[in-house]
Amino acid sequence: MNQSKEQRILNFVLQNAVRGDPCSVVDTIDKYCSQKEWAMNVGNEKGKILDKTVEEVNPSVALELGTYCGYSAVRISRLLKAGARLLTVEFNPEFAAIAKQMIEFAGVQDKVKLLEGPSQEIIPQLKKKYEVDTLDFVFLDHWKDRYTPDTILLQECNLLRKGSVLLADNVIFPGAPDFLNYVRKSPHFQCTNYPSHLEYMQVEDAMEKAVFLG
Ligand SMILES: C[C@H](C[C@H]1O[C@@H](n2cnc3c(N)ncnc32)[C@H](O)[C@@H]1O)NC(=O)c1cc(-c2ccc(F)cc2)cc(O)c1O
Ligand SMILES: [Mg+2]
Repeated sequence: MNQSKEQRILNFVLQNAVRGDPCSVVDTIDKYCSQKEWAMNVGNEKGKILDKTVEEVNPSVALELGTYCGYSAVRISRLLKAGARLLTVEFNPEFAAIAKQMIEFAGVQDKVKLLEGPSQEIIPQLKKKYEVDTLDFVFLDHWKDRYTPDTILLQECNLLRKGSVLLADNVIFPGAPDFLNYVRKSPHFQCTNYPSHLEYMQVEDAMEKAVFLG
């Protein structure tokens, strides 16, 4: 059976990146996806916005929705302080299996917990099953029409505290218009837009930061 694109990306990393070096894993995925096959990683341009936000927040507990191959899980976890952790949620089993290997090769498996399943089922389990009190940082990068319902669900589950930071990818392309509308109109969020480009392309995209005000 011929390989999937995600398997080809992982193999390229296993053969060309430095084991235990998260930066080399990130750079190697970007090299493959810019030169050989496009893939929906957040990429290096928006990745720098993600880095800056993670460094600003310096989260103890971070959540990512939409792991895909693990590119942003590796990117985020390389910046986490000792003892901090990233929970990342992926419902496609093939992608989850690839991401698990990517995370282990990068050597960040002690900081990252990959939760396999749909975000709408996992979010309500975070407090009891995964011993989360509140989330300091949330990276939304899953189905774009899940951004709003899951933001509401995070509030309903009391997982946000004053100052919790949400960062959403793709708010321009493929687009998350209802999410932009929701957070920008809500008195509970302070929003900032970061214009950028779609990963590996010259198409306009942007990230939106939404700080929960309590
Ligand atoms: C949605 C995907 C990312 C991953 O999210 C998992 N997922 C989904 N819904 C859930 C859930 N409810 N719970 C858990 N996991 C979940 C999935 O299986 C993918 O692995 N991301 C995108 O589709 C995406 C697409 C584009 C894109 C850009 C130009 C084009 F012409 C076409 C597509 C760019 C991007 O930057 C993306 O991020
Ligand atoms: Mg994305």
